[in-house]
Amino acid sequence: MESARRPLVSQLWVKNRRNEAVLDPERPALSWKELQPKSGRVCHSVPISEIIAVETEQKRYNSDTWQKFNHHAFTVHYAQRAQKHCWRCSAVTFWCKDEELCHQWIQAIKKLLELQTSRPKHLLVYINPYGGKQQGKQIYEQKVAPLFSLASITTDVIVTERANHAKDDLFEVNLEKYDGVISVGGDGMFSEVMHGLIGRMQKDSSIDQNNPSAPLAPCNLRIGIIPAGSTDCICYATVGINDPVTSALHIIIGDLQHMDVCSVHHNNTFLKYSVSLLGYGFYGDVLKDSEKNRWMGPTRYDFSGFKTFLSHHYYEGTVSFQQANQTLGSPRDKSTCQSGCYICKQSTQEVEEKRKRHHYNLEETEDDGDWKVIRGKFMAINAANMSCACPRSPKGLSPAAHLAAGTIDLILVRRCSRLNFLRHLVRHKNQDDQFDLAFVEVYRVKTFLFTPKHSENEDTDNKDVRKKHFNQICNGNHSSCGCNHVNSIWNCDGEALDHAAVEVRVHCQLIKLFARGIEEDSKP
Ligand SMILES: CCCCCCCCCCCCC/C=C/[C@@H](O)[C@H](COP(=O)(O)O)NC(=O)CCCCC
Ligand SMILES: Nc1ncnc2c1ncn2[C@@H]1O[C@H](COP(=O)(O)OP(=O)(O)O)[C@@H](O)[C@H]1O
Ligand SMILES: [Ca+2]
Repeated sequence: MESARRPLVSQLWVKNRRNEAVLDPERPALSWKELQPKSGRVCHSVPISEIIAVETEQKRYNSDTWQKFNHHAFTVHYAQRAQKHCWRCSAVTFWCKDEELCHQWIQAIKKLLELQTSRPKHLLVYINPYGGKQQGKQIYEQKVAPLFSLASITTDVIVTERANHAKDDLFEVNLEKYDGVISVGGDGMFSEVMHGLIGRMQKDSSIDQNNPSAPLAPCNLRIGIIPAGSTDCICYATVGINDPVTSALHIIIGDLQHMDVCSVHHNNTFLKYSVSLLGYGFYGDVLKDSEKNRWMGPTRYDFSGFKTFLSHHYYEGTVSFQQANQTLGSPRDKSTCQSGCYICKQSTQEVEEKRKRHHYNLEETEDDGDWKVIRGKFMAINAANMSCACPRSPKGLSPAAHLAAGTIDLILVRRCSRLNFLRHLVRHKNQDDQFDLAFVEVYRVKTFLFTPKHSENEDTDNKDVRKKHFNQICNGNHSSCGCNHVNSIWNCDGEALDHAAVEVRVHCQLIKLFARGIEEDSKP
């Protein structure tokens, strides 16, 4: 027992250079350094938690050297930080003449890997072959499957044949045999997997999803995202990059990131869950237009974004919300949510206590605060459940939003000139503060309601009549035009909602991801 805790120290060869290799179960890490370095002494160190696999090096090289000296070797594959947030699978091969020593090293590393209990062994994978640039299947087969197999992870892979295939399947499948579910696709595919898992969990716990105030049962299975979509915001905002290999490595090493989920209801009827952006006005209109141009792939958003910007519509309605407690930070904070975020950690404790109280039918002690009501004309109403960082906007719609604090950042962009709206949009791309504008307000909330000024029936009833009598050119106030722009639609993680009047509520840490949040500085 005692010897298992002692470091294993040996002289091993790495690329013709003699090294001292140390496997220290206490740290726990594998490190090696050259014994007679040509230039400065470099010590390499890999935490055991980031080792992907160890393999006996077969005598595949059949080289003279190998034959002559009868060398034995093993290779350690590990996750290495490449550029910012980007991880790669690196390998180092250690050589020695003693077969027994080589075997001892392999066994010692394998033993330490077995102690990494958060790693998945068996995964259920859904691939959307239709999202993004329609490369989901190739991305999975070429970049991800070989890494899973190297890490001895077994998989059941389903290539979806229609929209909602993954969601429906998750209601039927035996989930007990899996350690996680992987979504290969964009935010829409993730949303399907999430709806399947959350819906299944509520069904198994007899919780009615139509009740907006029902405390939802959390999902224990982690979800992994292999980005192969058009925006990939959920992946980008939880990992720091939309790179399939980086995501695969986070899955293999068994990372964990809790995440809040918003429920969206209309008249006590459940519509959808949202984890990234719930956007009415600008982002709703972009979505509506972009769906017509799916053949363009991800570029459809730029095309529709430009068209929507030119059309410059505003929408009237009332937003009511309850602000979150100040201990949960502010959307104007300069600091952002990062790996190990203390605000999210504080919420982990609170949510556990809340679930316990609910389990024992104890009374709720939470003070929900006053409702604030804002009536107005809006270019956009955006509810960001996370920063919504993505390649189009690397800091996101709400840079200081948290992944797991149980809050949503509600951004109200009031009617303004085209130039001002452009100033606001451009600030999503540069370092300037997109909220520091007179027509933009931002609140950190737990729940909100939106009621459009015009009844939803008005849109559908009058559309055909108006189209018949007036031409298509719209001057922006819609009183006489034939365009159907009295109300916008909600963009819910890239999917359209059927109703404009909604009740939105955040459910703290309802799901878990194979991710770790944004690392402060992950450059080597
Ligand atoms: C003149 C410069 C203007 C630049 C404006 C850029 C603003 C970009 C903000 C992007 C926010 C994205 C929020 C993410 C939403 C996604 O969940 C959703 C679906 O993703 P996917 O299924 O992977 O396609 N994506 C969108 O709704 C796209 C919005 C793009 C708007 C231009
Ligand atoms: N096999 C399929 N055929 C058509 N649509 C699908 C299929 N599988 C999933 N979908 C749907 O495709 C839509 C877009 O997927 P998504 O992964 O978000 O790609 P993108 O990022 O390009 O929008 C989602 O609404 C999802 O439900
Ligand atoms: Ca989508």
